[in-house]
Amino acid sequence: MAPIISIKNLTKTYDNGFHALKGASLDIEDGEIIALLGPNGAGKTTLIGAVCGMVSITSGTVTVGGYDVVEQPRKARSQIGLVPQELALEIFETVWDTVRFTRGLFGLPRDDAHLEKVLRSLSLWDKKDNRINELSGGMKRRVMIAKALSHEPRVLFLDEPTAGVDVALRKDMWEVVRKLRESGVTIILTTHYIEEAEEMADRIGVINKGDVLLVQNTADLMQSFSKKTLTMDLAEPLSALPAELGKYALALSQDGMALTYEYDTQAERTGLTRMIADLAEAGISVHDLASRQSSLEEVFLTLVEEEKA
Ligand SMILES: Nc1ncnc2c1ncn2[C@@H]1O[C@H](COP(=O)(O)OP(=O)(O)OP(=O)(O)O)[C@@H](O)[C@H]1O
Repeated sequence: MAPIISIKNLTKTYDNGFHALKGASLDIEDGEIIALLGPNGAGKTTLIGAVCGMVSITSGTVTVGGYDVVEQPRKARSQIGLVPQELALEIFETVWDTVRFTRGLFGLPRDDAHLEKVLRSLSLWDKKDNRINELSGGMKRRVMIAKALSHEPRVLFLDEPTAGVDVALRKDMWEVVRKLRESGVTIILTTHYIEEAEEMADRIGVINKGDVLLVQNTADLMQSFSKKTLTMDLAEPLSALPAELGKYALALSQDGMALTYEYDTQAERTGLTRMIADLAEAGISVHDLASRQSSLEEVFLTLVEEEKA
C-alpha cells in the first residue's frame, strides 16, 4: 500500500541561513500512530510545517494522500488536521460554533452529523454549547483536536500534545489519541518524552539535527533505551582485570579505581548477581555503586554510530 505521507530528501534552510532540515526522508503508513522523537531544535516542528504547507520547502518532495504539497497545496492540506503546540482559540465562542466555523474555512458544506461524531469521540458533546473560556485546560486541548478534525482529514498532526501538561491530563490525552486511531485517522505526534512515544506509537522516528536518523517499530527501539550502566567504585586500585572476569563486559577506569558494566534492563537475565559474586570471589571489594540509564543524547549517539556501521 502506498504511504499516506511520503517525505523525500527534504531540506529547509531558513532565511538566516540556518539548515533546519538536511535531507530528511520518511514514509508514514495509512492508519498508524507514529511519534517523532527528538531533542529541542531537532527540526520536528519545521518538518510538520513543511508537510502542512506552512514552511516553504528548500528542496525535496512531500506528498500527502498522493498530492504534492507544492504542486497541489490545497488538496494536500485538505487531507491534514493540525493541532499546534500553542492553544489558539476564540475564548468567547461556543465549542459548537468554533468547530463549525473551522470546517467552513476548508470550504466544506455543513455536516452537523460529522461534527457531532467528532465531539462525542472527544467527550465534548455535552459541552458543545459552552463557551471555550468555561472549559478546563484539558477540554480546551480537546477542542483544538475537534477543530483539526472538523474537515474530515485522513492525517492528524499533534505537535507536542502534552507539553506542560500534568500527568493526569497526559494520560487522558493518550486515551483520546488511541480512540482516534480506532476511527482510522493516521496520527503523527511529536514529543520529547520517550515514555509518551512508547505508550502511544506503533513506530518511532528519531529526529536529530535536521535529519531522520531512523524509524523503527516501537518495541524494537525501546530495547535501545533499556541499557543501563553500573559504575562500581573500588576500595583498592586494580592494575588489570583478572582473567576469570574476562567473560563480563567490564571496563576498568584509567586510574584503576572504578569498573563499569553495561546491561540491558529488559533482558531476562542482567547477569548482575553473578558478576558481583564473581568480583567478591576474585577478592575485589566494591566501595560504592551507582547505576544510570542511558540518556536520550547517548542513545542518539549510539544510533548514529550503528547507522554508520
Ligand atoms: N523562522 C526561523 N528562522 C530561523 N531559524 C529557525 C526558524 N524556525 C526555527 N528555526 C530553527 O530551526 C531549528 C529547528 O527548529 P524546530 O522548531 O523545527 O525544532 P523542534 O524539533 O520542533 O524543537 P522543539 O522541540 O523545541 O519544538 C532550531 O534551531 C530553530 O532555532
